[in-house]
Amino acid sequence: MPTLVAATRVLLLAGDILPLRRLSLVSKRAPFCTTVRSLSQADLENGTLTLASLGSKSDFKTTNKRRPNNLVHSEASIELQRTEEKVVKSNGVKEVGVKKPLEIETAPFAANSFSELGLPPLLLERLGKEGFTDPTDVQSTAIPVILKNHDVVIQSYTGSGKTLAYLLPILSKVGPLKMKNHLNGNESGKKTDVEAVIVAPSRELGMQIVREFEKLLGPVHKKMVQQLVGGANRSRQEDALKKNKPSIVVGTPGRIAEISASGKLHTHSCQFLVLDEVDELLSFNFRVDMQRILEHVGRRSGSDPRATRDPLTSRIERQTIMVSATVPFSVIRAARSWAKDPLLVQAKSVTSVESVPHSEPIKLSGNSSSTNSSSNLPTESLPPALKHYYCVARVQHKIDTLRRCVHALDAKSVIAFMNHTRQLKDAVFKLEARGMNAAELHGDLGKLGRSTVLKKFKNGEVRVLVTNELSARGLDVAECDLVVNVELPTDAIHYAHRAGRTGRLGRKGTVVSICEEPEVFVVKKFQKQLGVPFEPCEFTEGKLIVGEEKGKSR
Ligand SMILES: Nc1ncnc2c1ncn2[C@@H]1O[C@H](COP(=O)(O)OP(=O)(O)OP(=O)(O)O)[C@@H](O)[C@H]1O
Repeated sequence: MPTLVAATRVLLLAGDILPLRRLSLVSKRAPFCTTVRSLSQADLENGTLTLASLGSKSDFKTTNKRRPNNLVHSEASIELQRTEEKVVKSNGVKEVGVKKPLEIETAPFAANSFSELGLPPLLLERLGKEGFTDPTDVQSTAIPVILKNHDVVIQSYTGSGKTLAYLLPILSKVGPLKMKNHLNGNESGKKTDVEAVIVAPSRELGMQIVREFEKLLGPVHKKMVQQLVGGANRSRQEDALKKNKPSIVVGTPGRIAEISASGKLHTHSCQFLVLDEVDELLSFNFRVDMQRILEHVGRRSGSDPRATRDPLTSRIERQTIMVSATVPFSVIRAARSWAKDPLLVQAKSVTSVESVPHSEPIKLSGNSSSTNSSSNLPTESLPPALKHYYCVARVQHKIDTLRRCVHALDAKSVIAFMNHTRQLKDAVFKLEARGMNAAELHGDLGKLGRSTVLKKFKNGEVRVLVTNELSARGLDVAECDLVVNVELPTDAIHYAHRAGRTGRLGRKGTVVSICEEPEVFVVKKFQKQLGVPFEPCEFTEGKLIVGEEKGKSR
């Protein structure tokens, strides 16, 4: 029988889950907008990195305009690029992406609306039509920096809107919605070259990014973007490249590298290279394909054009954008070699990647005691509204615990993670046998099977999606109100990405990790690394019972 300590609370979670609102309403609630205040002094003594310390003229603070007390959130620093805006011709190489100085006086951390961010009118119109009104914090910060041609690493918690943070500046310069006066690489380069390459580690994430592009491009122009994901028909993709001559391609590393090697994807004039979930793209599995992509997409900003492998090819200087909720030091190292003077963009701060100390990863924690010395900001990988619980159960009782957990929390849309594909079918069978609508999602299902299951989950036909690490990154299902780790993830980074499937864009969400007694120390380790409390809990008589000490079940 369950044993829980005193100070036990009984929570009827049904009423505790925020009713889902329309996105526009949610965005009104979220602390998205900030104002700029000039500061005169560097604050090196306190370990704060300032513009002065970077050899620049001033620094600034960001404040939340909508907060009544104008509470100062954070201090941000920007390394200024003093190169001038111009189109340079040298050795037959045309450069369109020359960095402009970042004018901090007008840096729109204060953006109340997308129109303040310097986006072109046609794009603003499309944003309005799709119901996007207020930019999120990370969008307010990243968009102007990217528009000024800086290479960036964008780090912000899951579900905070990082996709639009890079997609909007790209659409400002590429395709039919772009700024009128923007000179494209292709206008002087080869007509068949694509102008933006977006790389994502999974097919699902790739397709999701394509849908975001298509939404903004609208039905008339949606052929401007082409998916090049693995698992889909390659010759059809190649035909579409030939016929539609898309400006933007989004795909997985293997398929992009494959088509590029076959000579059917021309990327030498590419202006933008985006690496979404960059820390995952650094993994060993993608090494060879990523190498090809990095060598063939545009020219690394700042590199010697004569040093490219094919000196006869005109190469455009590319802008490199790296994105993830989790930025271990390996990403910082990669940014330093793949990008030119990259800036680390977080929700309310911009700092130089060069200033991130060696061996110090961007912390996962939102805990004030673990501030990040590189930016003086606690950085967060997890949405702030998430609640984290853990529950002890024997391995043979885990699926039953999952079922009781879903009932106790009255969760409507649940993602349950397990580590091995072969266990998923059995879990689904057990849940269905007890009358709970469930489906499995994993890589072995094939393209059609995967998209059918996802569609059913998104439209509510499936209540519990039982899946593996495949779904941990990027999957955006707004309605998901509960994530359950039926088996623990391998580390805190994997925990953060799994947990981030719920509580997206300011919504409430709950994460429950079901572990065996000897695994409790792992949960404690995650708690420490992530800087968020994990409360022990049990599910009894259809209720969530929360304790303050480790509980046992069954
Ligand atoms: N400004 C906005 N207003 C309303 N909705 C938005 C806004 N920006 C993004 N969204 C929506 O919020 C959801 C989450 O955005 P997105 O998937 O880009 O988050 P993310 O930070 O990339 O998350 P993850 O790290 O998990 O990939 C998406 O459905 C997106 O369409």
